[in-house]
Formats: sequence, C-alpha cells, structure tokens
Amino acid sequence: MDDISMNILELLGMSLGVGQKYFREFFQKQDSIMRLNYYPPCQKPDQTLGTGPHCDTVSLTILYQDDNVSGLEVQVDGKWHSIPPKPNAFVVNIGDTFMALSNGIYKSCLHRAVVNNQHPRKSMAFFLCPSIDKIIKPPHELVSIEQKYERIYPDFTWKSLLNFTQTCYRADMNTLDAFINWLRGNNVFPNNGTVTRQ
Ligand SMILES: O=C(O)CCC(=O)C(=O)O
Ligand SMILES: [Fe+2]
Repeated sequence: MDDISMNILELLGMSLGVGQKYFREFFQKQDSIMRLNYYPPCQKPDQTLGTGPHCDTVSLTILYQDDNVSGLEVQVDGKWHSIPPKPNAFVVNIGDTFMALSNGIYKSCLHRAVVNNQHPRKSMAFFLCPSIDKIIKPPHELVSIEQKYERIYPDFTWKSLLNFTQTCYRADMNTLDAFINWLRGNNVFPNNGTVTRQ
C-alpha cells in the first residue's frame, strides 16, 4: 500500500505542477489507517444503506472490493453510479485532506455503499493520512501572490479534522466545510478537548 500510494502521490504532484517528490515528502511520515468493511445481506436493501453518502476526510483512499459483489456507488452530477469490483483492481478516491492540500483543485469524491438481499459484501480500505500533527497547507505554487488562486482553506492539522469527525460531526458530504466553519468560529471541542487553530 505504501508503494502504491507513493506512486499515486508522485502522479498527483506532477499533474499539479509541484514536482514528483513534493507529496512523497509530505507523506513521508504518516498516520494512515486500514479498515475492513463487512455488509451482511439485508432484507430491505431499498430502505437501507451499508454506508451513507460521504466524502472520506483522509487524503487518499485505496479501496479493494470483494471480487463478486457490487455495492460502491459514486455521485457524479447528482446521479449515483455503480462502481463494480474488478479483479485485481483498486478504486482510488481523493479525500477532503487532499482537496485542501491541492487548494481545491482536486475534489473529494462523494460516495456510498449499498447492500443487497443475497450476498454479504466485504471491502478493504487503506486511508492515506499525513502525520497527525502535520499542518495541511497547499504548496505555494498552488496559491499565487496575485490572488489568482485564492487560498480556499485555512491551515489545519489532520489531528484536528480527525478529532472533529470523532467527537462532534459524523462524516458526510459537507464535512470539510463544516469543519472549516467550526475552526473559524471556535477552537474548543464539545468534550473539552482543545485544538490549536493554525
Ligand atoms: O465499502 C465500500 O465500498 C465503501 C467503504 C467506504 O466508503 C469507506 O470505508 O469509507
Ligand atoms: Fe468512504
């Protein structure tokens, strides 16, 4: 997973014009997460979702789906599209943190998982995350002094976004905006944990 994510980061860096090494170095230290999802068959699949609509808050998601059972859907222009599993293939999603790192050029992807009434489904997600205290800030090439590319998101740490989703906001399609609004408005969590605004 480390090799795959580093290769993808190199391509993303090249596509953004910040060089092959920029994101590789940014993610040299990581606090990445692996999650296994299991969706049992459901008698009323039309009334139930395996995972509700959300954007991943992490930087990149590399997802492996059960070879035979569909379930992942991605929203494009307001419509849900099934992304069926392909043998030996991963699905790669941009997450909110990479959206902020690219100053909004790459968009995090709205997706969900549906269930069916016959087959259990499994998926395995590798969530690439920066080191917990790393400050998320786009490279200067993506923010021009002449305000051509105005800075969209303020600095934040991965730790503060992670805490936000674990203590006071369930990840959905508006997580990053809700987090930024919250960050601009106050710096104290409901559980009295504190976060330093950068
Ligand atoms: O199971 C899937 O296909 C999607 C899982 C997912 O979106 C997640 O774990 O964040
Ligand atoms: Fe997800």
